[in-house]
Amino acid sequence: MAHPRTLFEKIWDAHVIHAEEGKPSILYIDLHLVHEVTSPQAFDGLRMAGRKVRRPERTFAVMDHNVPTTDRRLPIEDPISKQQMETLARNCEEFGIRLADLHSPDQGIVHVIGPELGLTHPGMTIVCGDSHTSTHGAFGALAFGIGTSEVEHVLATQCLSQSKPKTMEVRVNGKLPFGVTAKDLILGIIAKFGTDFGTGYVIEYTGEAVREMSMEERMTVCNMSIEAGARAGLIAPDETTYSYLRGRQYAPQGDAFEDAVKRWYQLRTDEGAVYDKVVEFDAASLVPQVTWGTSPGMGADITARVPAPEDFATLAERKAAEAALAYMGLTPGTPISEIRIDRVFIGSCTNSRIEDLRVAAQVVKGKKVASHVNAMVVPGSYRVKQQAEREGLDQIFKDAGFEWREPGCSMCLAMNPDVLQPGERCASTSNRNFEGRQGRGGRTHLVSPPMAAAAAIAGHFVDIRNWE
Ligand SMILES: CC(C)[C@H](C(=O)O)[C@@H](O)C(=O)O
Ligand code: SF4
Repeated sequence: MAHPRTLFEKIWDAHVIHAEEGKPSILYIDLHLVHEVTSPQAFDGLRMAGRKVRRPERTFAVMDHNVPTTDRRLPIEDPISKQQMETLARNCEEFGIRLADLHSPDQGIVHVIGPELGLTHPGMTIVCGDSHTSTHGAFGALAFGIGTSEVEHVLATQCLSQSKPKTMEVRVNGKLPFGVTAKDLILGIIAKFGTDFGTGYVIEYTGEAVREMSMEERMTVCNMSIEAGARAGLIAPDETTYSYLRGRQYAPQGDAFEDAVKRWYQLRTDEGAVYDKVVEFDAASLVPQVTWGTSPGMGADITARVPAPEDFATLAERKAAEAALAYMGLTPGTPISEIRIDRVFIGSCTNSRIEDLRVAAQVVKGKKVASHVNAMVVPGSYRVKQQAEREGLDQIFKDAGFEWREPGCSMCLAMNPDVLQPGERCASTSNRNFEGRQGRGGRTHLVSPPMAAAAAIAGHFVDIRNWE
């Protein structure tokens, strides 16, 4: 019997082309996703060296970060955004790469469209010049972000030099209670273990709560693995994965799909395989989460109060809390549920898929956004947007006073005109709450879609478990 291996080791072993003791290995890359922000210099490099893209058919590009979310028939006002998009279009044309541009029905946030189009398969190695590439790990793919020089390397060779990460199992015991989502789970895990507990590791999420999750929920969890410092997040594929992929545009079709499922079935950690580290988390006692600070690890239960610097054990933590509280304009001891908000953003590659929009719409249905709040929904892709419109979700949001926008990264990182004003406080379904992330001086609280929706209506955070 072969020696038992983890899911990660199986994917890694299957992709190593060359390995030498004490040196990084050379990995074969199955899928390279490209967007407008991290690719221009990579293409310039290729051009200067007179090289071609090695496997254009394994490369897929999309515009997402800079795209406007308003009427796309209008000219693009922001000159930098305009240039980024034109450059990507030119590069894709020149190098023969498929591109979902501003007007393509495939357009959307790179980590939303990859799975949606069936480009993402179990067992693949997937890279993109983007840290949230970890999202695709939800399918049991080894997926991670790379820098622009690596983007050039992968374009040129379809290979990448990588040091082998360590493995960690995050075992989630019990079921998620009513009102507690996959977003709360990953925020809770990061609040408990910290933003660097995953450093140097690939995390595999296991346990009852994970097995019960839909693909979209699994993507939310894997998406934020990077916020835990991990190289990647993984979830072993199962029936949920296969039924999500069956029939998707770029998934294998017909008999080829059933053959693929037989291979994918092997993609699980063997009995007796050993992880370098194992941590456990109790899903059953989890409460909806709200971040209060300027790192995704500065999170609290909705039932809690804003902490004081003295509540923290180390001097470094106390200093970080003090700075975060000052930036966030929060007073220790304030109940989280009394924090008033100005803006609501439902979107980003963490939480902008159809299930996210459905739960949010259910919360706002027949209600009105608080008069002092400006709220917007930015679907993760055109397909999500169309599906939502078929279901009438757009009308529910608009009737409640939400803006209903075109797909893209939008206010997740404010590289387009969707920006917080200094001092504005936002309930956001995105993944990063760093200083200035959503606009200079803007204050971001990370929450789940139903929590963001409820905050829009109430004008402050509320415990979704008591929502009627
Ligand atoms: C612009 C891009 C390089 C960046 C990333 O790598 O994650 C962005 O997507 C983000 O979320 O901060
Ligand atoms: S939605 Fe946000 S986190 Fe995701 S790729 Fe875009 S900017 Fe990065």
